[in-house]
Amino acid sequence: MLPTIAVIAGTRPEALKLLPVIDALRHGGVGAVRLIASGQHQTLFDQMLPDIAPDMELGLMQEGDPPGRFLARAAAVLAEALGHVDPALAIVQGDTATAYAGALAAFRLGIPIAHVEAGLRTASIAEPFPEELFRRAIARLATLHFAPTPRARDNLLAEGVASGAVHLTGNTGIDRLMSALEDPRPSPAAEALLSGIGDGRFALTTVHRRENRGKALEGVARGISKVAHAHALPVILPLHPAPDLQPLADMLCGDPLIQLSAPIDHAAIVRLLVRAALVVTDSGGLQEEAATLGIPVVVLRTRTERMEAVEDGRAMLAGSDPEAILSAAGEMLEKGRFPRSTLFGDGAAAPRIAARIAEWLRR
Ligand SMILES: CC(=O)N[C@H]1[C@@H](OP(=O)(O)OP(=O)(O)OC[C@H]2O[C@@H](n3ccc(=O)[nH]c3=O)[C@H](O)[C@@H]2O)O[C@H](CO)[C@@H](O)[C@@H]1O
Repeated sequence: MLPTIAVIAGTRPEALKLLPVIDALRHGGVGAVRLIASGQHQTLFDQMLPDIAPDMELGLMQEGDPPGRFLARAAAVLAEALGHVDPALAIVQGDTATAYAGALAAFRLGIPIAHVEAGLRTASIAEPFPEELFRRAIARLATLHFAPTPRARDNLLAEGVASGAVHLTGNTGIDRLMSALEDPRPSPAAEALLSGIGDGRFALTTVHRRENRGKALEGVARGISKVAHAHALPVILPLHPAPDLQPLADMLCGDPLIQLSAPIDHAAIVRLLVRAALVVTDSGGLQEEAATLGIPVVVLRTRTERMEAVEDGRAMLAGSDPEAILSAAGEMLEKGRFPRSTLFGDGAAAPRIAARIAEWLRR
């Protein structure tokens, strides 16, 4: 009888980055995988997993939830769900409320935790809030730590995590990127967005982070518009459905150089990425994907846990100030394309994680 392994996820990036792990565990016969979906970002989550259905859909996010309410609800309900599944191991990814609530619930039940994308840090526990707090807290609770980069591994060792518990694997998001690059199927969503561009240059932009909402959003919108008009550079911007990001669409919808779209599937994003002259984003995953493909990146943040790309010169921090965004974009467009990199992984992270988990289960 195979041991049961619970995988807990709730957002688009978790779905995207955990699918390769689920596939590797299932194909390797490592365990009976049970996917527990929290419902943190239901629509975006479903868009990332068209081919697999969660074993449990908890639907925990409720309209108008004040900050922190989801976390409290998720920690309690995930404990019940895990009690029901009774796994030998619980896997969480990254730094979301679902990941932290899942780790808390597992820890309370004495279920060992594996943390995928462990060790990402900024120098400040308040930035990004609450993700930095979540990933530091998960590191205190986890038994297996899968670090995507040497810097992430070193962060964990510096925090006193036992070296035997830290495994350098690469980021599973790059596994997903590599398989998307090899997928020959056409992407109607990408074709539609590219039809207005022809074979000209464009910038791919996404904005979703908490620190860019409210007052900062106006600076981000003005910065994006300045970049488009200063460089006659069309911008493709797949929107994030969060209601407090709607002002971004309101501010940019009349701009002839800016194409707004609903969130698009990952295959479409990758088709656009490989063609883009520039990426302007506050997304962690897009920083990793663009850096892997050698696309210059302007990061709409003042701190990033993906400093490997910044130190390599292929990404620049600009925050939400319009002039800083404009000048960073000018510098990065000047640099042009970089050679591809394996800064964030080589595309084989998930098999490494599955092998380590298999070993640990046999211990
Ligand atoms: C703190 C931070 O900076 N962000 C965190 C956030 O992810 P992150 O910031 O990456 O969240 P996003 O919503 O940007 O998801 C990124 C992924 O979604 C894809 N995409 C994006 C737009 C779109 O329309 N369609 C689409 O498929 C991108 O290709 C990328 O792979 O949660 C992740 C999971 O814990 C963490 O790894 C990140 O650290």
